[in-house]
Amino acid sequence: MSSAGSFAPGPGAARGLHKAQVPRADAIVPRPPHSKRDPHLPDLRTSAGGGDALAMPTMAGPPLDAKVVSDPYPPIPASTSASRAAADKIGVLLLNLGGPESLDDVQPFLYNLFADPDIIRLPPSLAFLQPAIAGAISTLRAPQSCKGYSAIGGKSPLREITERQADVLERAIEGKGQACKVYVAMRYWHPYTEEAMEQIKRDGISRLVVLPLYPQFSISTSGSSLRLLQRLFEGDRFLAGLRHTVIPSWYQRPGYVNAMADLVWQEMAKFDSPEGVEVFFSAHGVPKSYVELAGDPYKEEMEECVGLIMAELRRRGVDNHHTLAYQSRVGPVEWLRPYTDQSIRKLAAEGVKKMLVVPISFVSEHIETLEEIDMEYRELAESQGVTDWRRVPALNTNPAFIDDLADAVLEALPFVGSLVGASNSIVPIGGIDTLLESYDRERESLPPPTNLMWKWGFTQSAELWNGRLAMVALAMILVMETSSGQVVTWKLWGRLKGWEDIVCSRKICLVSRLFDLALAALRDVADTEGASVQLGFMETAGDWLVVLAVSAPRAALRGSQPVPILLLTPGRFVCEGHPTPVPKYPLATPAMSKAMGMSPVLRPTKLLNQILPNCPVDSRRLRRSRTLCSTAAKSAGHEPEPPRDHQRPASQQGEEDPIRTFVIKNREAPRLTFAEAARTLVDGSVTGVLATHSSKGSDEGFPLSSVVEYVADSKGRPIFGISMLAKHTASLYRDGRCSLLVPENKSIALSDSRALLIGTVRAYDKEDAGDLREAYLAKMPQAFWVDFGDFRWFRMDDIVKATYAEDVRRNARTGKATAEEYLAASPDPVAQYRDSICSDLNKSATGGPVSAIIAKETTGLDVTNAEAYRVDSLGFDAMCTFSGRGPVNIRLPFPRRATTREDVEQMVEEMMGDAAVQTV
Ligand SMILES: C=CC1=C(C)c2cc3[nH]c(cc4nc(cc5[nH]c(cc1n2)c(C)c5CCC(=O)O)C(CCC(=O)O)=C4C)c(C)c3C=C
Ligand SMILES: [Fe+2]
Repeated sequence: MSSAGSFAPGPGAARGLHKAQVPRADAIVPRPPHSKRDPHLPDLRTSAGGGDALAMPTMAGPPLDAKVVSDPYPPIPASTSASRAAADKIGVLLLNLGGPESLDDVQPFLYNLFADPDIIRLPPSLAFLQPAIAGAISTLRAPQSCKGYSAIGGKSPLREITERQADVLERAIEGKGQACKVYVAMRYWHPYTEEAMEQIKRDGISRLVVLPLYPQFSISTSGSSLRLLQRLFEGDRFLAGLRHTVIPSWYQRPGYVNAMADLVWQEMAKFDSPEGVEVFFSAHGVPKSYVELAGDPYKEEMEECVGLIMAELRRRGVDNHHTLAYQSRVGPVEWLRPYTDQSIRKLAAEGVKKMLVVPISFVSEHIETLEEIDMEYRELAESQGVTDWRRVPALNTNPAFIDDLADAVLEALPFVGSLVGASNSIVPIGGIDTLLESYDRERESLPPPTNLMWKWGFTQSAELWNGRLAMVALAMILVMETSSGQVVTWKLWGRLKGWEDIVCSRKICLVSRLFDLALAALRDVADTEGASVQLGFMETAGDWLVVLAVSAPRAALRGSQPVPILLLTPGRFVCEGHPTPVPKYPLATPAMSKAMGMSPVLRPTKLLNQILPNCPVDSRRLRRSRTLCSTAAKSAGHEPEPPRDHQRPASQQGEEDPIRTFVIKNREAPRLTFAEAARTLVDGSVTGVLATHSSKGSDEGFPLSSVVEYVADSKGRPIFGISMLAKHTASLYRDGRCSLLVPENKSIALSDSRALLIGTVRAYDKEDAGDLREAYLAKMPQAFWVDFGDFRWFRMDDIVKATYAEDVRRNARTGKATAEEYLAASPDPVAQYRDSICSDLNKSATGGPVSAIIAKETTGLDVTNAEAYRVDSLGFDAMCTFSGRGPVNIRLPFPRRATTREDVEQMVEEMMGDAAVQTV
């Protein structure tokens, strides 16, 4: 494990500094040198003693497996590790919270925590108050926190444990044949993230896997650290070019689930009898608004995690009742419920006498296990009549757990620097910036201060200037919020944006990750003749399952069978009436894993059998799933390529990657506005899905969707000629509020572009509907039925908003337009020629397909192939391969706006440069 040496923080560092170190909010003061790992701690590499040497007061955890101590890992084969390490220096960055190392550190540590905009979220207009608010709250809270830290020895054990975790993880990864260095990056105390990044630079790391030590993702933990990393990466040339990938959460990994189940199982055995023992999961809470307003997936992931551990325990015969509750609430706002203390009271009142507490949101012992659970909650439980109280130890350096983390890192390595993440898409693979950018897409302002960690009271310190300032600001916000019963600030300072996208973008991330995986696999096979990638999905009630199948002739996969790669997304997959919780992680067969240089740890057949016991999934079944995209590897121009490790010449490593730089910059290339794009789509189609409010029957009031035909009038307002016999017509008479979804293709697929108009329709009497009828029949002359007696006319006269989502699979941009913007926009004049122009662009010319020639001319990069798939008056989109890397979605803008097809043809010729002359 490496620790950072002396540190000169970059521009992003100021926010992380505690008050004592920051005389002014904008000043940047060098941090004290980061001390190396405590030399008094037993070194696992040499110690023969074993055991988790950090003697926690109540830790009954299993001793560190002797395997780890006595070098369980085989020697590193020279052909793999050594040669790879020579070409590439691999780093692993462990993200964690950090904790005070003495009682004097408590207030500055709290200051750093509350100065974090992902912990106290202020709107931009109040951001200047953050240091003052952090100062006030940390001062108010410090005495209470000091009591807690005093009770566990006057300091937090987090640093020691995390550094030991880093040590054994580094060892475990090396034991699996991959040389690497593991770094610790704390968010609020030493070794600070900035220090770790400085060390990474000094060590010349070229590929980095970022691994938060939080099993479940939360905006307030992993999200906050990633945001800090983003700032550091932005402000530093070396870091900006560092190839990296992030493992956002890993609670669903079988290795982790099993390790947790082992701990519970071992602790359960210590009760006289397991009968009547309540398995009580206690997670660190977050304010409810994080989940409900800001889309934090924390609660969902926590519940899924508990479900997986309980399922594993049941398999082992432990069938006890369990509860999940949330602890460590701070401040007056509502946090996730049920609260741990209330649940303890309730269970005790119901007669529960034996409780086994499982701390679940964190993997190390810390103040909240050692003090809050072991002391406060224990006392509470016993006062309520619980007679047998035990706690499961934290995982710390549990060998099975560390081994699984090592596998997670190795599995992530193929994605390091993946170009998919750097593409134009909102897919957050591979890079912190792209990951966070996708969360923040369209974000207009920071989320509101829905949580204020504030304790009411006038203390001496509150008389300080900054304290007074903070008090005033907090009081104002609180009064507004309590008097209205709502999150007033949210209304005042802008709509909540940003984090709520997280769930959606994470799903898209996973889909795309799979796609990349499959392409990587294809690249690695010697002969891709006839190979194809299929990305399919099956939808079940509200949830979805993404299936990715790679099929190839036997020989192509180096002797292995054609293999599927599967991704089962979160939620429940209902298959042949067997609802089963599913984990979410890409699964690969051992053969495929090997072909991709991944460790063959996940065994899909085993997992799938668990998941879908009565529904075996094989490649035939996968192919039968609805296919969204099918890419023939040959036609997509995938030449067999050198393995990823050799993609960039060594001389370039650590330097700026021109392809990546281009792809990032290319995101700003001109495109149609969302209003124009929506308007174009609505204008170019006559079929959509109309959602109304059902007006009668047992489904009264429920949303009712129907496929309808419509025609857009000259302003883009949809006109409907619909029969009185249809249920949606009655519904519209009762309540004109509706929405119309217009998909790009008639057979709607999840990946398709689509526009959505939301508004209120007006019913027109036949006599007044002359213009509507005329406009309708002008576009749909065959629709003679609109003159039947039961037909009525409606038009969406009052449009509230229009949204547009573009090609979720490749380009993946989404956004909305106001009614005014939508009505003022014009349909794109080139749209109607889109398919034929694309086909022209993909035709071969001397020197390759036209689009590839243009891509080469325009980017100046080594373009090996490009395939145009969308065109409008401002340019065209293509999937492009650079020196065998990619394919990446890029935008190739025209020199001027086209108004006709001829314009486009002329500009295409111009863009081809000399190649056009040769072709002609
Ligand atoms: C997954 C774990 C954690 C989440 C989620 C989380 C959110 C969160 N925390 C606070 C406020 C405080 N947290 C404090 C300590 C602390 N928090 C976590 C983990 C999560 N926090 C850990 C592991 C620790 C302990 C560190 C240690 O020193 O051992 C503290 C300081 C301790 C205290 O005074 O109680 C505060 C304050 C908020 C507001 C929040 C979500 C918005
Ligand atoms: Fe916390």
